[in-house]
Amino acid sequence: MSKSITFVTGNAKKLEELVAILGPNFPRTIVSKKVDLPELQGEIEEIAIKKCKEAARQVEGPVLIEDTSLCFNALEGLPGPYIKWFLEKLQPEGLHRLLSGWEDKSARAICTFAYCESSTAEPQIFQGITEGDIVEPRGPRDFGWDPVFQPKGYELTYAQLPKPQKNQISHRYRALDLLRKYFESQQC
Ligand SMILES: O=P(O)(O)OP(=O)(O)OP(=O)(O)OC[C@H]1O[C@@H](n2cnc3c(O)ncnc32)[C@H](O)[C@@H]1O
Ligand SMILES: [Mg+2]
Repeated sequence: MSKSITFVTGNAKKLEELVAILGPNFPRTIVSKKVDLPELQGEIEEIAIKKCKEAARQVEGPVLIEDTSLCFNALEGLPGPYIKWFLEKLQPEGLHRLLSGWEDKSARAICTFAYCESSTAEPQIFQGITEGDIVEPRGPRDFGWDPVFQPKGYELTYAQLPKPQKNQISHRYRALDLLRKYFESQQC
């Protein structure tokens, strides 16, 4: 049996995508733990590192956390890591409206995983970015800001794309691809 890794998240949709993206051949067993970790303010990597250290303090063993940002280029990267609170207050419509005064509707979805072998180890970071545009909401509303994010080169929003297709191009997929390569290289 491989040593398991605890993915600490309060977000069931993140877990669902991680399981679908990593598939059955990932070299380590992933178990999940639902904890709402405190997220201190700061730059994206800094938030992930602090979140991971707190997770490692709470869980005795290897931990994985993830933090997602949605950065509007016209707004110099805001809301960025604070997207959760913007979405909660403004809803997808309001996110689109935020950019009404700007011609530039482009945005970057950034997924940052941090992994810590133990509470004394330094977290390792795996980051994935997908470029897109913020559009009027279209599609199902079962996951966050998916209805307003249209990846570059596509006519459909993340919410409208079939799940397997989102999972082939998403910020989360790109980050997990780096994580997978890291663990595969650790095996030999
Ligand atoms: O417990 P954690 O893992 O922190 O889960 P969370 O829901 O608090 O997530 P974040 O702190 O990373 O905040 C990111 C926000 O963006 C949303 N989100 C994350 N990934 C997304 C994706 O792929 N598509 C749409 N919305 C997403 C998520 O629902 C939050 O509202
Ligand atoms: Mg969170």
